[in-house]
Amino acid sequence: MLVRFTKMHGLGNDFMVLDLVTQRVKVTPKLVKKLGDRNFGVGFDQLLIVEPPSEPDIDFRYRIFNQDGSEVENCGNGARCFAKFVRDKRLTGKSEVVVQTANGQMTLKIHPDKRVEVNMGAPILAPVDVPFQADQKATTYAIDVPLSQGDQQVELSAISMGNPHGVLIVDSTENAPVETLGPALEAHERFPAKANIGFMQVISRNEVNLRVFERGVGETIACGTGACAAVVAGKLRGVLDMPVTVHLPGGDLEIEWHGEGQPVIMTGPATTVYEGQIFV
Ligand SMILES: N[C@@H](CCC[C@H](N)C(=O)O)C(=O)O
Repeated sequence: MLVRFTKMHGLGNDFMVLDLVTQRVKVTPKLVKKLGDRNFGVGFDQLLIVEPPSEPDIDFRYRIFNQDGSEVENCGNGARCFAKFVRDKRLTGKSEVVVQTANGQMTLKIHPDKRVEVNMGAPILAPVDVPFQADQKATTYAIDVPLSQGDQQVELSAISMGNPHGVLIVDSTENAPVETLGPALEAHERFPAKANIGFMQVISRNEVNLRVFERGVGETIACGTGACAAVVAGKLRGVLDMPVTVHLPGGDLEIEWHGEGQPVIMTGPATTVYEGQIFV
C-alpha cells in the first residue's frame, strides 16, 4: 500500500508525520522501526500520527512513536509540527487546536509570525507519577549510576511532562558526559518506565544550554519536553526566573512556567522538509 507522509522537524528533532484522518495504516512497532531506519527507511527521531478525536471537545488525537518502535506519551517539538501539519493539510481551519495525547490534552496555537506556542499542561512532580522510585517528593534526588569504570553519584530532578525526564545541572554542556550517563540513566532501575535525560548548563537566570539523551532514540539535537522539564527543574532549584531561553544544539526555545499547578508554555518553530510517498 502506498502511504503519503510529510517529513518535518522542530529545531532538527526530526519527524515523519502520517495523516491517519484521510488514510488507513496499521502502525506496528515493527513498521515504525523499519520506517525510522535512517539507511533503509525514511529515518526520524519520532513518528507522529494524526488521528480523528475520540471526544467532542478535542480536535485531533496525537500519537507518538520513538525510532525504536515504542509508543510514548508526549513530544514537544512534535506538537509544534503537528499544529503546522494540520493547518497546511487543511485538516482544520483553526489557528488554535486541542489535541489528546496518551497522557492528557495540549493546546497548540500558531502565531502570526508562524512560531507555534504549546500549552504543555502542568508538570507532574509526584515521584510515583513520573514514574521515579523515591520515598518522598524532593527537588533533587541523589542516585548511584553503575558505569563500566565504577559507580558515580549524580543529583537529578525527576519530572514528567507527560513523559518521564531526569534533569542534571552541569558546568558545561560541551563537556557533559551525555554518551555515558545518558544511556545509564535512561535505563536506571529508579525510572521504571525509563526516562529522557537532560544535561543543563545555567548561563544566567533567564538562559540555559541543554543537551538531551532521549529515551528510545539517543541524543537528539533538540527535545521540547526536555526543555520544559529543564526549566521546571531550574525554577524548583531556585536558579531560574521566567521566561527562559533554552539553547539546544538545534536552536532556541522560549519556555515559561510560573510554579506548581501552572502549565508550561513552550514557543518555537516548526518546519516542513519534504512530502513523500512510501510502500508499507
Ligand atoms: N523529542 C521529544 C520527545 C520524544 C519522546 C521521548 N523520546 C520519550 O521517550 O519520552 C520532544 O521534543 O519532546
